[in-house]
Amino acid sequence: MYVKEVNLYQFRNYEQLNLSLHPKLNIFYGQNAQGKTNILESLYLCATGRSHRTTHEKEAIHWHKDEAHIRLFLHKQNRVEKIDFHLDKSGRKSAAHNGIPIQKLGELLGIINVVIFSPEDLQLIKSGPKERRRFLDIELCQLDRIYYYNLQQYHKVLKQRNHFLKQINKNPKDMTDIWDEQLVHFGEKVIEARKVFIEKLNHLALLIHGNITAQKEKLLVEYSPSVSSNQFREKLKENLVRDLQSGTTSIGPHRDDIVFKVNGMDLRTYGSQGQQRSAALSLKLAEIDLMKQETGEAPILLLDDVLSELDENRQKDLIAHIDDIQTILTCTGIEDLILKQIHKGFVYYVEDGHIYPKDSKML
Ligand SMILES: Nc1ncnc2c1ncn2[C@@H]1O[C@H](COP(=O)(O)OP(=O)(O)OP(=O)(O)O)[C@@H](O)[C@H]1O
Repeated sequence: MYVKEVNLYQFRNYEQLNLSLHPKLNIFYGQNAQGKTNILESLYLCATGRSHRTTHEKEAIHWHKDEAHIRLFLHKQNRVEKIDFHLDKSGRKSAAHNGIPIQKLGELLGIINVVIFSPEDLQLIKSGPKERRRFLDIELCQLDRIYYYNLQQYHKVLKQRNHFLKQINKNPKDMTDIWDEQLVHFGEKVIEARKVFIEKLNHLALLIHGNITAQKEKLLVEYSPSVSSNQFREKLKENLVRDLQSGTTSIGPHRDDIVFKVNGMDLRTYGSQGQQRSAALSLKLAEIDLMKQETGEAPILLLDDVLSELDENRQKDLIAHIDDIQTILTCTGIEDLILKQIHKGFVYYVEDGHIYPKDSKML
């Protein structure tokens, strides 16, 4: 699978753009704040229905305009498919697949699979549990629409439960029973899906990490659920008094985490910065492999200014791993390693919302 063409209309700093992409490597380079990440964002939006950088997608409409449009032509299993994504000023998002409107944005998931890798991902191990849950959910939602549905429902019920917990003048017992039943119903499914997913990811990450550390480090990626699925109902009841005092639900998948260990040592507490970054890289590469394994197709890789954050060996590990998948890469300068890859793809120079194809000889 690869994206053949991207058309943008009034999206971020692009008034109008028609761009052809190479099936393998596409490099967008230029100074800061010129519109490189905006290209990645448009692809991410079409894949997931969301932006990777804001929860208010209407911000992506070109200033002073009322709407934005993204159109992608996708080469998938020897067919060309089309995705249209539309944003309007009221915040409404809509999409169509091959010209047929999509009823719920969740139906976009799985048409194109993307893996995004930005400098923040390298901080995944030392950042907070929220970022690690986000990492987990982005991939799982793309792979499994049922998971996406269960997660959405879980968060909806959680919000309602928390709202009622704050209504202390009402009878809490009766109120929470209604929400607890549904919370457990969706929460159990979320926990089970995360457990299976992390087991698979762990298996792949272990192999990759062994290779990039010359077999010196054994990486373990472990699910750390806030509560196990078979104890969820009981623990909710046990914690009710505490939840009423705090006005919030203290346990459940919204408090889950992932633990990383190297040779048995907790990487978050004891790992060096270099070890943490290498583990984050292994995890991302495992994510790509897992997508291939689960869908039978390679995902599209969006690399947002990440090469400059890696040392030369890690850059090589990354480049070697992405040899056969479509990659859209942004960078501020063309480094040696990238120059060597140019024969495999297109290079574009980005300046102030305009894109100029560059011949490698002109660089
Ligand atoms: N809604 C919008 N309308 C018009 N321009 C916008 C809008 N949102 C952002 N921009 C402009 O887009 C540019 C930023 O683009 P982008 O984030 O893609 O930068 P970049 O080239 O990736 O830079 P960096 O290397 O710093 O990450 C800025 O000039 C910003 O003013």
